[in-house]
Amino acid sequence: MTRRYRSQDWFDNPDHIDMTALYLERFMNYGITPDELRSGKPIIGIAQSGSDISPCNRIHLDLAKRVRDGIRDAGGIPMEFPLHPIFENCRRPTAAIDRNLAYMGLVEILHGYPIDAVVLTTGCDKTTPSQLMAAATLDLPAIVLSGGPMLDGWLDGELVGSGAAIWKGRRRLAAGEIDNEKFLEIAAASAPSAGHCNTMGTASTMNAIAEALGMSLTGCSAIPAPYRERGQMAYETGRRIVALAEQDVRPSSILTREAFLDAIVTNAAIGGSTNAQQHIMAMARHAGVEIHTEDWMKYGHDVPLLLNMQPSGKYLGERFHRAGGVPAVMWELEQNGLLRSDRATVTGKTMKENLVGKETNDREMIWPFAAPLKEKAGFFVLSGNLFDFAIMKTSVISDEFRARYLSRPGSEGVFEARAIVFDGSDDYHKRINDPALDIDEDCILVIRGAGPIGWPGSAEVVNMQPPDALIKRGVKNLPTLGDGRQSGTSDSPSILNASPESAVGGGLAWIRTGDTVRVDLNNGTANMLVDEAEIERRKGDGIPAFPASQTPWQQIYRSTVGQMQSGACMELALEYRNLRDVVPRHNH
Ligand SMILES: CC[C@@](C)(O)[C@@H](O)C(=O)O
Repeated sequence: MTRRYRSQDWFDNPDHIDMTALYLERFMNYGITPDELRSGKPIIGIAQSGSDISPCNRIHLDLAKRVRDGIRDAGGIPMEFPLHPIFENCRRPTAAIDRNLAYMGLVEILHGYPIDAVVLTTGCDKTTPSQLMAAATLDLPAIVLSGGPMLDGWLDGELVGSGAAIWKGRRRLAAGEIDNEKFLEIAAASAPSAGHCNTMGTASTMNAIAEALGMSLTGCSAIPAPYRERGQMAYETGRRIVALAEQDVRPSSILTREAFLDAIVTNAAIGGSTNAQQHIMAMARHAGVEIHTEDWMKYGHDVPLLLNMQPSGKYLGERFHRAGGVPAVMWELEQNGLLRSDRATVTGKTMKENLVGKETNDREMIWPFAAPLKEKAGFFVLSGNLFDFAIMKTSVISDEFRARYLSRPGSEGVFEARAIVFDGSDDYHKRINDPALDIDEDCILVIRGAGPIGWPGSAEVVNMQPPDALIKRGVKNLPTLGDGRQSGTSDSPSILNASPESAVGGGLAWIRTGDTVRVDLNNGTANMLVDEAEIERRKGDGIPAFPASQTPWQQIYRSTVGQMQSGACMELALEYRNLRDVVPRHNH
């Protein structure tokens, strides 16, 4: 099918030959000919997320070559361009602040340059939602190419998974079981190759979600970065995007409410990251789809855990891929009627068709729906006088934690704990081992000033480790609560993403150390047992202090961001939709 592409407004515009000359000439300096650009073929952007400071996505520098081959072979013209880097482990004060920046940058590129369709190169956590949010804003044909996880990490005959090994190593360090050198050795062993986290952390979660939404080719997300299939997937993705451009398959035909509900279901079945909550919300809102707070309980909570992958289970990414990856998990859900799979995907087939024959042959890795690893493994949504909304990842609640806090005879699903309140993580690190706090098993660690505005950006700090003395006594986890996030690789059953955050006067601003917090999973509530009059009195103390902005973007981010409950979006950006139809003015 031959159609007129938006890039032809630049390169083949008889009404503006003066401008066409200007647009064409500089592409020649790296060897593209005017004939190519004026051939009527689609210009396919490759949004390059890899760089030396985005090591999780660095594989895309190589994969892009195969994407280009695919695009050329299918009759398109590739144009690769860089994205704002995002590197979760290393970016201070938090990579979260860059999701909306990378989003905004990609929107500007896709809107302002002659690009007809785009390959989104995803990997590290926020590199996936930021690009899908932008594709939704443009509604330009788009396809996701995941970079893939690292190979499995091994040390001393045991699997060591990204992130999970760090949190466990920290606890062993605190207990005096290992020294600093061993800790670093564990960290190195967990990262044996190119790729993103080999656990079901936020990176693997978000790539799985992109696939569940129908935005990548079938089986794309779980292929480890160094495997040959990864390069082959890059080639096929390049070929496929040309067809999507030719047929004008827009993200809006794929990113429907049904697709997002399937993403919520799939996220529960894989034991996905709590960060998925805000990213799914953000992608849905940019796609103009309504996902409600209640949808997480209604569609997600009852879904069983099927995937035996860290941090909810035992294994890592290579085995997940060999077991069939995301399609094998979705097959199980499909067979049991949990999906709305009669919906379009980038393959050109429905999700239902994509899943045909995808049953796993590894039942140790992907458990049957009828006999799952855990029942009711989706996020639990809570509210009360501490916040309107927060979630708890039930798939990581250990038997030990359940027995201590949630299965007390006579008060099943309910616990009360004495709050120890920290204002940000510096305060936590400074005081957690202070004997004067007298922290014991009956305490809940509370952190505030860690949300989108307070931090700024919302940091992965809620999975606070108990004091060293408690860890030495064998207490691995205390209940924790906060207006920040936590690593998708953490096994902490925290109450997190609390909205509204303390910095905007949410209930967490008024809690004090020593207050009793009551969590009731039967009713979905979390409250401080402090009477209204006392809360009113405390409001006179003002909102707890949080750090000033250190850069211009931090200030802009703070003035535009919403709360995590609604995806921590740049709110004003939601007014802009279908930008690919809004052709920008000429520039000279
Ligand atoms: C340190 C980076 C991680 C592992 O926390 C993050 O990527 C996640 O999985 O949430």
